[in-house]
Amino acid sequence: MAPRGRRAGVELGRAKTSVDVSSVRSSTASSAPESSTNNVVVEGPKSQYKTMRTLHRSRLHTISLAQDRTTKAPVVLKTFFKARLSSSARAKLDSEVAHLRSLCGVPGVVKYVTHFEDDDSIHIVLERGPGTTLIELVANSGGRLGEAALVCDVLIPLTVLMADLHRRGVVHRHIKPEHVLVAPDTGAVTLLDFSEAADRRARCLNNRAGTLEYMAPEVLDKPTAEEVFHQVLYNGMSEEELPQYDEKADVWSLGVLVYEALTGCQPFLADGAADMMGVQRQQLHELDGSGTPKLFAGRHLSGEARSFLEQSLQLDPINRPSAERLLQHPLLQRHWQRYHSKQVALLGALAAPSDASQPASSGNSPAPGSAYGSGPGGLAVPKGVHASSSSAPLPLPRSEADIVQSAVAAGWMAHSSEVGMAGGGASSNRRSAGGNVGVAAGAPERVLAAPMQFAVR
Ligand SMILES: Nc1ncnc2c1ncn2[C@@H]1O[C@H](COP(=O)(O)OP(=O)(O)OP(=O)(O)O)[C@@H](O)[C@H]1O
Repeated sequence: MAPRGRRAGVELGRAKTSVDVSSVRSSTASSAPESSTNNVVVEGPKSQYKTMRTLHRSRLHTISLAQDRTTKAPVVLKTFFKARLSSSARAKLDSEVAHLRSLCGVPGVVKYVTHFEDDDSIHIVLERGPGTTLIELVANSGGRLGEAALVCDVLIPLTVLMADLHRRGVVHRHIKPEHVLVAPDTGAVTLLDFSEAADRRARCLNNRAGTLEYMAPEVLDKPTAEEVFHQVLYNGMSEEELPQYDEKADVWSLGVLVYEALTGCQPFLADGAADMMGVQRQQLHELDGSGTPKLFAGRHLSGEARSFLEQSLQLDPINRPSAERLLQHPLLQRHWQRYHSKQVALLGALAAPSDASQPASSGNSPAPGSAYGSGPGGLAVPKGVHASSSSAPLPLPRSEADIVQSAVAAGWMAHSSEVGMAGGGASSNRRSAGGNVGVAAGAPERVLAAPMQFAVR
């Protein structure tokens, strides 16, 4: 258990975090070699990039803002010092590159440019993502974000992206505010740092990974990667024999992120994994004098926000909804109209003049939980149709048959007859919130109305 004083630290939380996150990171930097910030041109591919500013430095690597000398495009260089990489760190780096490459073009995933190696270092080049990290956005907004801004600018696009990754079998395992870039002006959300990402279809998720404060309970109690290695190598166990977890671990991290952005405080602070498990249980299950779980005591959260947090922070992953399911949560539904309006504006801005016959408000914009995913520029596209092969917005399905077909293809319903059965859930919720929230004729009114299981207290 964390000492009492430490737990009281939950109250202080991140609200006091300095705005300049990079300087905070630098202040904790180790004795890593100074990165080349003096723009010395060296031989080899590295010379293609002009280093501008160091963003982050650790013992193993440096992250710098740079510019492609030919295209002038801003990039981010992740430079790893080979001499300091253990074999497991090297394997992790290779895995990061593999994920970045395979997810290249997936909307919302930081864009991989290239990677190369010289005598001393391995470099990963990424496109510089738009906007600022969520932690900076929160700090620059007075220590917390309003619910509408958080849901529209961060939560909906991030949950859409998470659901997409999970459908592909990818679990990020490192969701936290420092790894989410947000550009409210364009609606873009970019997920960074795939160093802990894992493909469920290719390997067992059986090791502790991520950042303690955002780690789900079922991840906290797992052995470290080194311990797993030891078990397999020396104790002759197979990886499958070890207890595993799944993509619901990301959903927990999302809940922590939402709590932190709305309240300005981190919900769970502890000194180690064992301690953290006790803190999570205590914050969620122990009640204050008025019968409110400690986590919510003194917090001014809407019923929908509290319900979202209660769902995403379920200790048992079996009781935690999937990211796809969370898209139907009333918190997201409630703010759907604003998100939708932004998407319409973006569609309008992107529409070519020849497209004028199809006004952006023609109504086939997706709703949370609908048969759509996120497309180029954060725009919504039918699920199952991914934008990786195209840089232009994809056509949205027009007829209800198209919509139902997309939904069935995306696994939202086994059979189109279920569409009608589901009528009382999300759509009635949206009606009670003030009528049609902007999804016009032909839109997936009934598709998004899968049975709701979210109780808002
Ligand atoms: N492509 C990018 N575009 C813009 N900023 C970026 C990009 N990549 C990284 N950053 C910035 O650098 C910071 C560190 O990046 P990242 O988390 O990928 O590094 P890391 O060394 O793996 O961090 P850690 O291991 O401490 O989580 C981010 O929080 C962000 O501010």
